[in-house]
Amino acid sequence: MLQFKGLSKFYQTGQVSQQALSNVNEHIRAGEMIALCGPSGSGKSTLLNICGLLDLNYQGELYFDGVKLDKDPQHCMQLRRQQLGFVFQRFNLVPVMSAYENVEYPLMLNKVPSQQRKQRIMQILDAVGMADFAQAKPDRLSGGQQQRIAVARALIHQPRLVIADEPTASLDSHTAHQVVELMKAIGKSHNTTFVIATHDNRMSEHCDRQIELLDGQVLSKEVSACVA
Ligand SMILES: Nc1ncnc2c1ncn2[C@@H]1O[C@H](COP(=O)(O)OP(=O)(O)OP(=O)(O)O)[C@@H](O)[C@H]1O
Repeated sequence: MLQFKGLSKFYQTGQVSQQALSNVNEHIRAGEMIALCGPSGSGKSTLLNICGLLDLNYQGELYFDGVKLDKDPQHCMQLRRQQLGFVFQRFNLVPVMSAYENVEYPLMLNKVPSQQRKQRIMQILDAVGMADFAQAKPDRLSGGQQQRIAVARALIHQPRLVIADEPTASLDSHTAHQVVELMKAIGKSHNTTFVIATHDNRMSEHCDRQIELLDGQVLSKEVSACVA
C-alpha cells in the first residue's frame, strides 16, 4: 500500500544541514498496523510527516498503491482529504465545535451530502462509545473521551491510511488500550493501514509489526525491538 524507496531527508538551518532520514526502504501492506519506534531524534516525526504528505521536500520516492507520489500540492491536498486520517497525541479537536461537528468536518471537506452524514457520524460515535456526548464541546470531555472523538474523526471518511503521532502518550493504560483496540476494530472493516509513531510499548504491542529507526535509518529486522 505504502512503499518508501531510498527515502532521505535533510533539514537545512542556515549553513548547517541535518540529515534526519537516510536511505529508508520499506514496504507497508494494506491493512497493516505499523508501530514506528525509536529514541528521540531518530526520525519518527520526519517519516510520519512524509507519509502524511505534510512534507514533500525529501529525496527518494514514495509510492501509494504502486504509484509514485505526484508531489503537486493540490493533488497531495486531495489525497490527504480523501485517503488519509490523522490522530495526534494532544487530540487536536477544534474547541468551538461539538464532538459531532468535529467528526463531521472530514465529511464536509469531502462533500458528503448532509443526509448521509448524520447516520455515519452517529454510527461511528456509537462505535467509539461516545454517542451520548455528541453535543459536548471538547473541554467537557476527558482526555480518553477526546481521543475517542479524534479516532472517530480520523476514520469517519474511511481513509486508506491513518497517521498517528503518539496517540496514547497522554492516556492512562486502560484508556490507551481501549483507544488502540477501537482504532483496530474500526479500521479492520475497511482494511485501513496505520502508521503510528510511538515510544509506548503498550501501543507497539498491539501493532502487527514494528519499524525501528535509529539515527534516521531503519534497524535491521533481526535486531529491532521497540524500546520504551
Ligand atoms: N525543523 C527541523 N529543523 C532542523 N532539524 C530538525 C527539524 N526537525 C527535526 N530535526 C532533526 O531531525 C532529526 C529527526 O527528528 P524527528 O523529530 O524526526 O525525530 P523523532 O524520532 O520524531 O523525535 P521525538 O521522539 O523526540 O519526537 C533530529 O536530529 C532533529 O533534531
